[in-house]
Amino acid sequence: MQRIKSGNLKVEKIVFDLINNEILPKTEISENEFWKSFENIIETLTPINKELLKTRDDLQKKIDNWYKTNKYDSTNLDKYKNFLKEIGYLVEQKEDFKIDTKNIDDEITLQAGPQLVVPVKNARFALNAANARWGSLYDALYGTDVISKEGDLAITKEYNKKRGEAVVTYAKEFLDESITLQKGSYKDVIEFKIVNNELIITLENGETTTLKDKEKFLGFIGEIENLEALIFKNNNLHIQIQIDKNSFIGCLDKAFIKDVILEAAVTTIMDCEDSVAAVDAIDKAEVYKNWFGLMKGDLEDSFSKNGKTITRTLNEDITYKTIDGNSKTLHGRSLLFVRNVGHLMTNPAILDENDEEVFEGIMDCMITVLCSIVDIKGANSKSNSRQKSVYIVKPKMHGPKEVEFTVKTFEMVEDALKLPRNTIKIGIMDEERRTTLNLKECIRAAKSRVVFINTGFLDRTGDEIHTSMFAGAFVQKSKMKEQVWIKAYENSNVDIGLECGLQGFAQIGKGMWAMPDEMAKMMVEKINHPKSGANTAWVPSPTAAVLHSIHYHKVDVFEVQNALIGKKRATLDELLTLPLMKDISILSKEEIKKELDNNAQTILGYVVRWIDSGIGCSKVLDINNVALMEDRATLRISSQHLANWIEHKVCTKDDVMESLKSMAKVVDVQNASDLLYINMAPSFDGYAFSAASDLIFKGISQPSGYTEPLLHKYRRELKENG
Ligand SMILES: CC(=O)SCCNC(=O)CCNC(=O)[C@H](O)C(C)(C)COP(=O)(O)OP(=O)(O)OC[C@H]1O[C@@H](n2cnc3c(N)ncnc32)[C@H](O)[C@@H]1OP(=O)(O)O
Ligand SMILES: O=CC(=O)O
Ligand SMILES: [Mg+2]
Repeated sequence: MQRIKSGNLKVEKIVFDLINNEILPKTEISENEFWKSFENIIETLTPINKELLKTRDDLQKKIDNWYKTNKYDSTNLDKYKNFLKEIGYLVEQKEDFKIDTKNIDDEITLQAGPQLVVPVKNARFALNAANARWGSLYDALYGTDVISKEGDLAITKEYNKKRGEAVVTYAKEFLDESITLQKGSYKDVIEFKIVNNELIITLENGETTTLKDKEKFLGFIGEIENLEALIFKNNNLHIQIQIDKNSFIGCLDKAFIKDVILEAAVTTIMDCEDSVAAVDAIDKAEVYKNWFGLMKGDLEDSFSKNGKTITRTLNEDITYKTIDGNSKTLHGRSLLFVRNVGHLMTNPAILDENDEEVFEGIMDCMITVLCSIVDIKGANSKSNSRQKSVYIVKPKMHGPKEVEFTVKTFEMVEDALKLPRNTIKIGIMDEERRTTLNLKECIRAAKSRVVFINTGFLDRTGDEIHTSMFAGAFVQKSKMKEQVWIKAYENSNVDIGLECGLQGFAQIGKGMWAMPDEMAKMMVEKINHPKSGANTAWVPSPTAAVLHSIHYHKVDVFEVQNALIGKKRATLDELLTLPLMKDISILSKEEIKKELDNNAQTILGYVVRWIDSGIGCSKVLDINNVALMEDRATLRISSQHLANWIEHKVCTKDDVMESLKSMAKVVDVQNASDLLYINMAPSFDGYAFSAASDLIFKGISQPSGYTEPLLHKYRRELKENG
């Protein structure tokens, strides 16, 4: 690879050319200005970034030492709390305040709904995600287990009419509940008409009716004599009933309903972080190019599916007519955030004056914001933010000082790119223990920029284990969600968000549904997110977004929040109650083996695709054959968990190695249909197997228990050595 020298920076050509030849021409910033200011930013911020990482290490050492020399007692936490205060892990909580973020899009301030996450390195998926603002309820129900797949409802090669009927019944019951009729049910409707500026609905028995709440009907697409779609709004989310008597589904329906389209992924996070494997300049260029294409509005990707070549582009906005004859537009795409990486990693795409790799988080910020200028200026065909804001999600920050650092980075980038102050907004991931415990001060540090806080339950669990590695043996992974600290963490995030005035300004979000194929289960469990006062929650796919949006029709989150304001539901003691096993001897040999095998299988299943194929997020079967979404955060949990059990002698290193070897064979078999797949067994000496082993056996010494340093190391070695 060729490096270009720009001032003191040495930039890989692929990134240099992308910026100079493609991105900068869409801005009013010259090459000279850009690279000069970038160099200044790197020079100024690198030492601060290093210092913050040193603080993480110093604190961790002190905590490790405390656990080794003191008995942690969850029934008397005074000594422990004093210690955490003394070392600055717990900071003083100052006076009350409210955030004052401005220029925020309605999707954040007014709408409660699903938030989709997608690896931005994958253009096909990224485009699909951006378009997932609107999704077919019929498709989401037909293709998933929300409708039983048993017996005569099975998904068959040809369209299963019985299954189709069950889908339509489900959808019409949903309509009955959310845009209720004055009389009857959508199941009885035979015709929709607009008469004298009113929606008139004819039922099978000849009676006519309309909506109970007439305000919920907004307008239509098509002509009054030939309605193509009816547009409704419930709890600020739109619903379209599409009508087409000539369509395959429409002609089977009494009222010729072809589909019910739901406003689904109201916002989407384009992820540069944990779902992405980007270890060098080539990878980073791909990531940035896709984000730039999304901001320019012209990203496209061609691929073959079911024997056909498909070219995917961004959807257009939706135009409809109101009943009084005006034309209105609904945004056609999800409002996009971009998740930059955190403060830890560096990347060889750019070297600084000391020939050191620059911090990737700083590079991400400068380049992703540069890519967004075309949107801020409105110089794109399909816009993202109509408020001229750039939405950056910042993961894995440890406490208020690290948030302050992000804000300083944003300020320098705004100055360099000539953007008004506070153009760059921040989504603060509450996913490290030091952030949870000091959340109010973290929000204060970004009070004019915050547009979301969100519980990243997966990383947070990893950090829970790593931080208190030496306190004792942690409970099994499957027991983690029942623990005192998690409930306290989830509740306190919402309470503090409300206390700091996020309602109506920013999202209070909940974590990922990590079982992409278990949609029936999601429909039962994930309604708890809006019920807990969260106005958004993560979903892994467009289908999950459509289904999860139903929850926001059922629950008016803003009402829930109003009832919660002023209530404090979690104490510091609860947050500090570690999920430790009371007595490791109660675990049987079989239970231990099952836990080891399960962890080993998911680690290997994920790592082998990461290292060998550069795939950062995968669906991996667990030991019960449930397909789980695995990314770096779930890997952090599994590897830290095994490291902890070895440390506390729940098992030995040999037990874990035995598990890894036997599970490697299982994973090899699972991947047998992939012609490019390289088996891990029987030699167990490939890059992937070594990475998986290191993640566990060197887990304690990994910074904050993160997996990315080792994943990057092995992936780069593999790339370099072919
Ligand atoms: C802890 C955290 O940080 S969580 C956040 C990070 N995690 C994520 O971002 C998860 C995002 N989800 C994904 O990457 C994927 O859904 C996976 C890896 C879990 C599963 O991927 P696959 O096995 O390929 O899924 P599957 O075969 O069921 O579906 C593929 C189809 O769904 C679409 N799809 C799946 N997930 C997504 C998504 N997140 N966004 C957009 N489209 C998606 C694909 O575009 C594809 O459709 P297409 O053929 O029309 O292009
Ligand atoms: O980033 C999300 C998480 O759960 O971790
Ligand atoms: Mg995370």
